[in-house]
Amino acid sequence: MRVALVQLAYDDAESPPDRLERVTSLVSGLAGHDLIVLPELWYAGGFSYRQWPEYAQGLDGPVAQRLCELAESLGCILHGGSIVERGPLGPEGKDLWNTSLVFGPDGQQWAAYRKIHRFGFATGEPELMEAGDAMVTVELFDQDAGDFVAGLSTCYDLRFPELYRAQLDAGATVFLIPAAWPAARVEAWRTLLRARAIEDQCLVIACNTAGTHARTPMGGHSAVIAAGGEVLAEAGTQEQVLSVEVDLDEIAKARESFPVLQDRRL
Ligand SMILES: NC(=O)CCC(=O)C(=O)O
Repeated sequence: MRVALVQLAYDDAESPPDRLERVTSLVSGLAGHDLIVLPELWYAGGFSYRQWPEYAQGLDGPVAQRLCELAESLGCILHGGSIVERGPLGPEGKDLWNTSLVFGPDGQQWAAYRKIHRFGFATGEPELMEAGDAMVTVELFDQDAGDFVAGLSTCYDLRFPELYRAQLDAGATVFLIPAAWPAARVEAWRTLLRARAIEDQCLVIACNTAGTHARTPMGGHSAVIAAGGEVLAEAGTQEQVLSVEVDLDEIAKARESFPVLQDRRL
């Protein structure tokens, strides 16, 4: 399976509509990939809290529609990163959610995941958004390996290993993780990606953001990590498309050759 991680760099000078056009042209140039992954909140801006309400939209809004069209025209699975979703009112009385979207080559939305762990402590996501309450896995297809299950999570979720253990128990062999993770803590990002791969013996495909927006330098270092913890590919700190061939059969081989998951005591 050929995977592309689109590690976007953006700053405050680029408007979200302009960014949508730029992403459209970047993704359109990635024909031949089976799975393309975008970062968290790339349209509204990961840390651009003040403009979230203005650029929030529904699951059938302009960003989602564009991503649908791209997935269909490229005939690929497109993980569109996440959007600021204007959705139903949640238990805290807010209607914004940080929602990751996956589209299939048929041009349909295959999965939506509302970020469970909100980042920002008293500000940012907890102040403006609701927290998702449902773990999401999605069945995907690879022409060589056949069907496989991917677990969806977003950025700060990475710090909560119990979510990934639950995805593993739901059959996941791959973790798809879009992020807007700052440079200040990028070593935690790199370490936790490897930890999640090693402890759950899953392939980790993680796409971060680059550039500086809202006075926050982003960390880059998008990566693909094998189920044994080997770093198969890692981006630098600038805008970059990381294109990687992955063999999903290696996941089962890693689990067979080092069957640590069989020693769990529940
Ligand atoms: N967008 C985020 O979730 C940022 C997470 C982060 O900065 C951290 O966990 O550290």
